[in-house]
Amino acid sequence: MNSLDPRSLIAMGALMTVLMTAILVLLRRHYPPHIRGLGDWAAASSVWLLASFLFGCRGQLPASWAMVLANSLLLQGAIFYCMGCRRFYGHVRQWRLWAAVLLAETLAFSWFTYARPSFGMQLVVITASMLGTYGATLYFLLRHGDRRLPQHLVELVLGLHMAVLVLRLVTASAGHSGDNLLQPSLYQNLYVGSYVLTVLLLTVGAVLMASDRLTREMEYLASHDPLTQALNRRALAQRGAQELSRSQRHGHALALMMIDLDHFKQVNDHHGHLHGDAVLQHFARQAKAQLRRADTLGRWGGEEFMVLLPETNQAQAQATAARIHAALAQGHALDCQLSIGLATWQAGEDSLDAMIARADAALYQAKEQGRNRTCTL
Ligand SMILES: Nc1nc2c(ncn2[C@@H]2O[C@H](COP(=O)(O)OP(=O)(O)OP(=O)(O)O)[C@@H](O)[C@H]2O)c(=O)[nH]1
Repeated sequence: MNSLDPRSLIAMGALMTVLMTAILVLLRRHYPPHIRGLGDWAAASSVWLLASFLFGCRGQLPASWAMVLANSLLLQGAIFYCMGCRRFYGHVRQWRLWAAVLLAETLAFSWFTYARPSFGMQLVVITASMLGTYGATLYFLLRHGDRRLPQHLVELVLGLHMAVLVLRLVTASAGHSGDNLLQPSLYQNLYVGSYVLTVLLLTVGAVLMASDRLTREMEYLASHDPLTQALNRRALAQRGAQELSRSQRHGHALALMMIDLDHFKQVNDHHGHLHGDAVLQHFARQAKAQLRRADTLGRWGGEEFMVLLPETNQAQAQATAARIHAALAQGHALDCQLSIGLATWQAGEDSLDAMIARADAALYQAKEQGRNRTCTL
């Protein structure tokens, strides 16, 4: 570790950062604009790239201003990264706060470069600023981030790098800071190596976070009805098959409802198609509110919906159906009457298609008996 040249580590990191910056810029161009934060993350990695270049050029450029600028850019990158995370989760960037942090760091670093030159104090200034910025990012992600793998990766990388920064502060105060950043030593190499890996993994984490969000959105669009946000028919059939096989495996009860809005054609004819759409949305909201988390509401087609009620017997399903009827009879302008056909799983050879056929037949009975009721088969 001692024999590693910090300049080579920085050059290696810079090369990887170029690639990651290009990927982030491409994602920004091609991802839907509502996936925010990509611009800030791309800015973070471009600024880190520039900082790496300046660090690597030490000796070729006037040392003092190159170091002041390089360290400011390093902090600016961390600030952009934090802003990217905030934007990604729909929060404001907090420009003023971060501009003040950057200004304070630049002034303090310049002071220990020009007025009272001290490499140890420069190191304390930049390390404490980075620690604060990464700490704020980690705190934000822990409070507002999704509990998903890409976020956990970013949190882990931030946490580990913060540990290295604390170690750096401790070793600096114990007088192990050396004379400059490029002087090979165990502590310097540990810090530089950690910096290179952190920059790379944070950008990888940002790419993963954005693509995970896009994948989830695509999955949602492919499985949900855009009007009512209920599951669509394909996803409903899949969920039904899963629930049925769970019932077959464990012998759990399973109930299935077919719900059809009564005289819906008249709603459209009298009030217009848009009003009809609003009635469908209102129905889906009200019906969902009567269900448990484990239950599933889906749009089977047109004004017909299906509800899957795992671990629910006939009496419990009838009580749920009664609640749905009641929720849509409150006198709201979009309320409607419904007919519900109910079927429960019969242990043995019962299949989803057979249950749907029974629920359909029960629904037909409900319509025949005058609508606005639940029938069971
Ligand atoms: N507004 C709106 N109407 C829809 C939608 N999907 C289907 N419909 C309408 O739903 C109506 C269904 O009419 P019918 O099948 O005759 O059923 P109904 O009038 O509810 O009569 P019953 O079921 O016998 O009580 C049709 O007029 C469809 O155009 C939709 O997404 N939005």
